[in-house]
Amino acid sequence: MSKKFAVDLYFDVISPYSFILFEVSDQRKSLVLNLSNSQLLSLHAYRAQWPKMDVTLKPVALGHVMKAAGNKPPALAVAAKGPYMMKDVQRLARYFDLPLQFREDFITIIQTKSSINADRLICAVQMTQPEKTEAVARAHFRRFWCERKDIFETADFVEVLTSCGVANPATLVASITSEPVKERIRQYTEEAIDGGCFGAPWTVLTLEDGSQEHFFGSDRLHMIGHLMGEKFTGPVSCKL
Ligand SMILES: N[C@@H](CCC(=O)N[C@@H](CS)C(=O)NCC(=O)O)C(=O)O
Repeated sequence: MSKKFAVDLYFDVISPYSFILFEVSDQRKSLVLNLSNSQLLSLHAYRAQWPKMDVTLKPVALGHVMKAAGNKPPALAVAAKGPYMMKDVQRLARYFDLPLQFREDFITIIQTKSSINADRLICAVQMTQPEKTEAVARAHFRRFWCERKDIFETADFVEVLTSCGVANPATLVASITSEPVKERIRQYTEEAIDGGCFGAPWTVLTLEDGSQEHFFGSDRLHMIGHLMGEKFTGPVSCKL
């Protein structure tokens, strides 16, 4: 069957809701939990359930997106949003059976560190070993959001790439400051901003007639399915 619906998923690995959308789409707990990084499963279970959907991963620099949109990370903009977001993300993770553990130092991290090199590394992999893109994105998300480990330094990146069986990890890590790689993330980030993006995850669905629908958040999969003539059936089991 030919793919009919292009779905561009703009995300930043520092965004917990991006992690949820990235994985939610794979509701099969056993696959999510037991998947080895070298295995490629389709981006999401919904990619298997909705075979006409063609997903492209597009890492962006969320800080640049927010700046361009005049936005701020919710927890920094409104004090009450921090604790709410922490509870909300953990509740969603339980609902979708994701082994997410919110880092207590998350606010400090977003104030002092940048995930742009991790996002650039995913771009570098996409440009050279595209079949590894999903595994490397997943490994970054899991390292930060499940294992509470950092994703900021060369040593972190080498570990991630090695765990995914990526060839030439040192060369790839060195390439993240190269112009072509920087240009790729710039292009994705500008594309998202031009489409009205102000946060992450941001999903752009291109319909059969070429028109586009834009979605903010991890909580719009039911609408994305609806517009493709498909049904979102939620997680297999709900633990709430
Ligand atoms: N309701 C959305 C919230 C998503 C969200 O808060 N994303 C953060 C990044 S992790 C963001 O970019 N927020 C911008 C905003 O709320 O304006 C969901 O469930 O996914």
